[in-house]
Formats: sequence, structure tokens, C-alpha cells
Amino acid sequence: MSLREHALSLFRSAVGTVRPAPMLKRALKLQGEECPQLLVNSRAFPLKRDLYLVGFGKAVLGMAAAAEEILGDHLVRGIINVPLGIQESLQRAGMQEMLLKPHSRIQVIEGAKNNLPDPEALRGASAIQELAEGLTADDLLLVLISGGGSALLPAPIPPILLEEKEKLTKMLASRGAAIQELNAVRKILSLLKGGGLARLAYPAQVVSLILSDVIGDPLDIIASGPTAASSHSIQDCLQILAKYNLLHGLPSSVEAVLSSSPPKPTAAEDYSHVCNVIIGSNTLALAEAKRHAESLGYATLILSAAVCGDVGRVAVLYCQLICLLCLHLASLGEGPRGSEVKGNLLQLAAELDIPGLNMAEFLQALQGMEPQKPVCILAGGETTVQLQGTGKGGRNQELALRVGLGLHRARGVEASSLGRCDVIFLSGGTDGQDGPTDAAGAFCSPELVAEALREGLDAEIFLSNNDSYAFFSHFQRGRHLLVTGLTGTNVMDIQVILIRATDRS
Ligand SMILES: Nc1ncnc2c1ncn2[C@@H]1O[C@H](COP(=O)(O)OP(=O)(O)OP(=O)(O)O)[C@@H](O)[C@H]1O
Ligand SMILES: O=C(O)[C@H](O)CO
Repeated sequence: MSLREHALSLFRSAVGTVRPAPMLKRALKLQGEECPQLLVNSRAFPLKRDLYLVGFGKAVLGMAAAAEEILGDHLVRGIINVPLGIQESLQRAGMQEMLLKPHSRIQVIEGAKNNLPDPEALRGASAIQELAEGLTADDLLLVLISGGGSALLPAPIPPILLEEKEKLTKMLASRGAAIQELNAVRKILSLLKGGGLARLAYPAQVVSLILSDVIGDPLDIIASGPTAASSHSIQDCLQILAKYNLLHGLPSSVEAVLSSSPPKPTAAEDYSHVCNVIIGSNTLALAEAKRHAESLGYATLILSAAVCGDVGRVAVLYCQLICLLCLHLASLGEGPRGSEVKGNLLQLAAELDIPGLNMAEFLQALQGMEPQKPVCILAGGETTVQLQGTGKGGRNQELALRVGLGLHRARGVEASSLGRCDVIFLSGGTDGQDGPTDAAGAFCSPELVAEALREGLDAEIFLSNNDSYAFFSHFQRGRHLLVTGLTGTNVMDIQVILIRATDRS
């Protein structure tokens, strides 16, 4: 198998492990006939009670189908809110296993066109609210949550209107608010977000199974934490609105809610009837890819599952890392050039401030790797692209092209090391869709940009117009695009770097 085939296989194994069916089967089990119990990550919940299910998010249809299969007749009733058109898309893609069976006890409501709350999503949220409010101490509510859940569970606190809340969220997003900031505001203005759903379901036992699409897997931010204690106060919300210059000119309904909200969020003790479990995440996906890479014979390290920041700076980080790995394989890592590159990496890591990444420790681990083995570095997260052009692309294709360009430029300086290695870099969105394109991401190598130039394609020109998809589609007829189709899951993006020494020395 070529490096490229290996990279593709690693990406597929990472995504495969966080697909709804395997994920649910790992997390949720039924045990016992006489006194049945629901086992959630080994915690037991007796099923003397009636079992209900609600869910909201882009991956929830497949999660619900898998859950219903496990729960069988124990499930009394369910309601899920999923993106508009998802049933038809999955049907067309031949992904029957992600659809509910014809006589399912789970009602499906589709809404939130273009990932924005709309009257359909509001209708679904009201149905979920009604179900939760009607539960008793004898009931158990299973909640399925995935990314996109915020738009699919809109329940503005009266007198705020849906349009008013949508406009505010849109303005925050267009002014560059991060998902943590956006959802901190959403929580304060919503009945169901920020733990609201769990509070309404009390005294029923609530068990939430969560697929994380946020860096660091924060329970109270993913889908705006409808079953988690919120760590945000009204003061945080006001500060965020002030930061984005939105404090003045708020609709009077929003002002009314802000001024009547309790200053502090509900205390964590009030969620003792809730069990929140992350069942899928970028970290889990990377761990599976690592196992697979090791079985293929690679010395493997995970850089981080929280790589974030400007796509251009992240590309520089990956280029420097690849250069260092090539120096290592050429036994030049401890020389003056190696020290220089390590210094650059430490500086870049400090600048990007990637949560939880200790670059010094990572470099130490890298130094300890056997130089005879091919190397695999895995990473994940979500970069930011500041759109400047009018082209078509996505974060992953832009990142791959930028890494390709960086390696092309480095080839002159690093000929003695880069020239002696085969290198492949892959970046892909785990949902199978990178931006508004039909690709999940792209591959690149140090040779890519020079080869494209020979075909008359200048990567720099495409990048200046954020046109990475056009570049990859034209170059060698799309050979370097990563095309997987919709995967039915989403744990952000994944990067794979594979390097092995060649015999060209
Ligand atoms: N032409 C482009 N070039 C590069 N990136 C782009 C381009 N157009 C859109 N994007 C990026 O694509 C992202 C939106 O695409 P996408 O729907 O894959 O991500 P998302 O909104 O984070 O959803 P999800 O989390 O489900 O993947 C935005 O981050 C945006 O900056
Ligand atoms: O729904 C949301 O809020 C985002 O996808 C983050 O989870």
C-alpha cells in the first residue's frame, strides 16, 4: 500500500469508530431479562421505569436508529429534531442503517434549514419540551445530542421571538464570535439550552449521550448544553454582547429577559438526576487511528485533538513539524537545523495556544522515536479561515494546499532531509463535507505545487481567492481530493502526516 492509501485508511478508521452504530453499541447496552437494566458506559440504570428518547443534531438520526435497535420494546416513545432533508440524503446515499425502521416509535421532525433555527425546528423543540415536562420520577429520558443541536432546539424565552434570537445569533457569528461565545449567549436566552431541558425533565432520570463537535468536549457548550449545568452567568453574556458591539440596540424583548434572568446559573447540585456521557469525540477517533497506524508499522504520535487557530499559522506549524520529522529520519534532528526548527515549533505552539498541547513534551517524545520506522503523526480540531476571496473551498482543502505550498518552498532549504523522505499530508472533515463542497478534504505532498505549476495551476493564486476546491478539482482531475460522501457523524477535522525514508539518498 502507498503512503496515500495508508493515510486514507487511517482517516476511515478514525471516522468509522465514531459512526453512530458502533458508537452507540459501545456506550449503551441492555442487560437482564427479569429486571432489565440500561448500562451506559458501565453505569446501570434500572428499567422499572418507562423509557423515552429525545434528540437533536446533525448526527442524531443515525444515533436514534442505533439506539432503537438496542432498546427494542423498552422504548415507549421518542422525538428527534434533525436537519432538513437528511432522511432523503441518507436514503439517496444508500445509508439505510442510519434511517429509522418503518414502524419506529420515534417521531422525526426535520428543520433548521442551512443550520439556522426556523419554525419547523421551533415546532420540534416545543414537542420535545412537552414530552420532557410530562415525565415523572418513574421515567427515564435518554437524550441524544450532536453538533448542530443548538439550531435544532430553539426555544426563546418569551417574549423573545424566534426571528429576534436568530438575528442576534447571526450578528454575533458574522462579527467573529467563537462557538463558546455564541452558545454562552444562546443559553441565557433559551428555555431548553443551558441545562433547561434537564430541569424540565425533573424528576425523571436523564441520560445524555453526546457526540462532541467542540474543541475540548465542553458539556455545557456542545449544542448549548441542554442537559448540563451552565458555567456562564448573565454577566458573561453581557460582556460578550459588549465585545461585539451589540449591547445597544437590542430588541426590548431580549433586554427584558436579560434584566429578569437570575444573575447566576443553576447550581451543579441541581443536576444530580442527570448523567452526561461523551460517547464520540475527536480524541476517540484519533486513538483508533493510532491503533491502526501502529498495526501498519508506523511509529505513531498524537499531536493534539484540539488544533485550532488561523489556517495559515496552523499550516506553518504542520510544515515545520514535517521538516523536523524528515531531519529526524535523516538523523539530522539533533543538529543546528533541527534546533532551529524545534525553536520555531515552540514559538508557533505558544502563539496558537492550542488547549492542552505541551509542545516541549511532544518534541521530547518525537526524539525518542526509532528513526528506522516510518512515522505517523495524527491531529485533530478545527482551524479558522478568514474568507477574503470569492472562491470555493473548505478549511481542510485550504489547509492541505497551504501545507503543500509551505513544503514546496521548504524544498530548497531542506533538500538534504525533505528530499530523502516520502511525505503525505491529509486533512479531512469527519462529516465528509468540507465547506460547501462535495469533498471531505484533500491530500498534499512536497511535490504537489511544482507538479501543478507544470500543469499551469498556480496554488498561490487559488489560495488568494480561497479557491482550494477549484485547485484540487482541476489538478490531476481531482486525484488529491478526499471524497468520502456524508459519513453521518461529526467530530470536527482530522489531519494525518505519514513520512518514511526513501532509498534516494
Ligand atoms: N471558499 C472557502 N475556502 C475555505 N474555507 C471556506 C470556504 N468557504 C467556507 N469555508 C469555511 O467552511 C466552514 C463552513 O463549512 P462546514 O459546514 O464544513 O463547517 P461547519 O459550519 O463548522 O460545520 P460542521 O461543524 O458541521 O463541519 C467555515 O469555517 C468557513 O470558514
Ligand atoms: O450546535 C452547536 O451549538 C454547535 O454545533 C456546537 O455543538
